[in-house]
Amino acid sequence: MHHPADLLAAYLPGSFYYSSPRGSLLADGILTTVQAAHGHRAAAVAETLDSVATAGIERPLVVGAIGFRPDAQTSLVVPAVVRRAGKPDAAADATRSVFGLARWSVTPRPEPAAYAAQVRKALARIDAGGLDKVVLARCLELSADDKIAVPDLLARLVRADPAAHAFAVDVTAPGDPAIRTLLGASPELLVSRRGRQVVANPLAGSLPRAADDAENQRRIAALLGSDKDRREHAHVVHQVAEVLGQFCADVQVPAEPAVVGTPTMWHLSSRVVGEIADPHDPGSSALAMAEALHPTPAVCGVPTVTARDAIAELEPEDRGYYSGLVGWTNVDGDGEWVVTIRSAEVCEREVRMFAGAGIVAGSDPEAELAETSAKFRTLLRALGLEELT
Ligand SMILES: C=C(O[C@@H]1C=C(C(=O)O)C=C[C@H]1O)C(=O)O
Repeated sequence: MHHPADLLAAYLPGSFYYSSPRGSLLADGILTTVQAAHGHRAAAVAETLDSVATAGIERPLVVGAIGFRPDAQTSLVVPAVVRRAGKPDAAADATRSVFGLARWSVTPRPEPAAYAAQVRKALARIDAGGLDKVVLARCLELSADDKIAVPDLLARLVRADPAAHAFAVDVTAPGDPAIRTLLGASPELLVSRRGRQVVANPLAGSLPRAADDAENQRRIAALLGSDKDRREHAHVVHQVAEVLGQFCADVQVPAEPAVVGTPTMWHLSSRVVGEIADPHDPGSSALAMAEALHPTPAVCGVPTVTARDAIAELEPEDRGYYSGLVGWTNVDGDGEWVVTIRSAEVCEREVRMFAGAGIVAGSDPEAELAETSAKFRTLLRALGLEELT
């Protein structure tokens, strides 16, 4: 076992880093890459892990990320070397920051006013019937005058919120001029599996965190009492419980949502737990459940296909890996996958980040715009650019 701060310090672009309250993991080198189409990935991963284990590799696992759309890019590999450590602690590593030296240009896509207009269009569709919820995202493209120090950015994300699921994944695609890294600090557990024990923790229904305690108490109460946010949340919990019911003998959903906080946001949260019916069935691996759950209405909508079509039409930018999934799965089918939010893709001097908000009947376009701005703060703060929001 290594020290969590040492794993973080050893991270270099090209590696895979993942940390959560369950522990941290640094994976280097590639034994093999898994390529498979949507719907076949979990089976291909299980097959690859079996053959790698048969070849004598101990405790093999697959790490990586899958994009939002069914035809999106994936990055799934069996790494050559895996180092593990406990959960990261907040103060252990003092990291230098070089971001203050870089100057930036920022391009919002679309412009904030155009995003609010898209929310109004989405509301008109919801009003017309056939669509109950859709999550609309917007994008910030940032360009620095110097290369971005990805290890520093990752360290700042981890330090800012050790309770988050922090990640850095090599997602270099043909045509990229250099290594492209997906990194972020997601608050949302899509699904984890350990033996029979399955946990999902959908979030939906949000308010920005404020500076003072009294205002935060007011916001927590407002979220819990908001009919609009409760409906937004219920859509996700309902679908997550239904999908897990296909894998689990017993699924338990809390009667009431709780509120969880990140350094930038408050979210309605439900911890859904289940017992896997047959842990030896390769069709019940953590990745199989993650693929069946994705995309939940936390990032897409209800009904799923109608919402996905609305997103393709209303959002000007392709989401890439944003609102997909990132994590790991091992040869026993255990693993942990989180929703790729509060994330960015970084390549040399360029950063591309997305943030979205769930739209249901009763949503206010200006409030949804403000919510996306607040969600950008996770990455902007880590870049030293908080004043942009
Ligand atoms: C879509 C994002 O977040 C998701 C949407 C939420 C909402 O609409 O309230 C809350 C948490 C996430 O499930 C994002 O951060 O970009």
